[in-house]
Amino acid sequence: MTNQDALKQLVGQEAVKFIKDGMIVGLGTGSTVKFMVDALGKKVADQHLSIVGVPTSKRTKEQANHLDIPTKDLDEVDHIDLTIDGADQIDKNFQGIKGGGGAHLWEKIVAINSTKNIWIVDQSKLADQLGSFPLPLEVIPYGSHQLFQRLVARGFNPVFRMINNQYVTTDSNNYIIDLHLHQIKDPQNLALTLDQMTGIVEHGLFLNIVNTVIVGQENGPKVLQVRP
Ligand SMILES: O=C[C@H](O)[C@H](O)[C@H](O)COP(=O)(O)O
Repeated sequence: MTNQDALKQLVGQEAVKFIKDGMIVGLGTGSTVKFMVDALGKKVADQHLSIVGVPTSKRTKEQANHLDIPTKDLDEVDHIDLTIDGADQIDKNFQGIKGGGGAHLWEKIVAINSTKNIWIVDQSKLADQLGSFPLPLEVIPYGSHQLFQRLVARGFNPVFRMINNQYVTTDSNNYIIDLHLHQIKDPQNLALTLDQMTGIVEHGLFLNIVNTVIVGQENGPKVLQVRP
């Protein structure tokens, strides 16, 4: 296991300490969350916990089911106590970029329906300012090349996300366009602009969402309380 993976595993294990018997828990997506779901599967089995997971992607649902963690879809629950998710970049004001794995649409819907949100990251994800990580947009395939040109015209440096010359598609069968912005001086203003562009289903700016960040560091996980 790489050193970075070891840090991800430690934050994943730390995060499941926040999960108590009876909770409905949003399960994020990504390589860090994968370690958390592994730890949760073990906790559920060892402590005979009665919890329900609400997965934010098909791959997380598959992993949870494989580990015998009961899951429900978002519309089958009446609340979510806590969601634990990863992040691609977090700035000094605890605003985040998500969607490096293309899951930010479902993740954001689950996050805004959760009483509390915890992000688990290794220390490489912390930055003064957002933007060195490309900002993902989930876009409707229909007319996406026209949208792309509008993004070019705004100087947003868009790139369709492709693998082996094929468009990457999300769990909702949409495309991803990554904006190579390098720096985002005003995340709120950019979010408003993107919210208003027809064809963008959701962008990866997660603003004023996280309550607690758990950072994996060499000397152990650090828990940062951001907002109540
Ligand atoms: O779309 C993916 C999600 O937003 C992930 O939470 C994010 O990309 C972080 O993933 P990882 O833990 O693999 O760096």
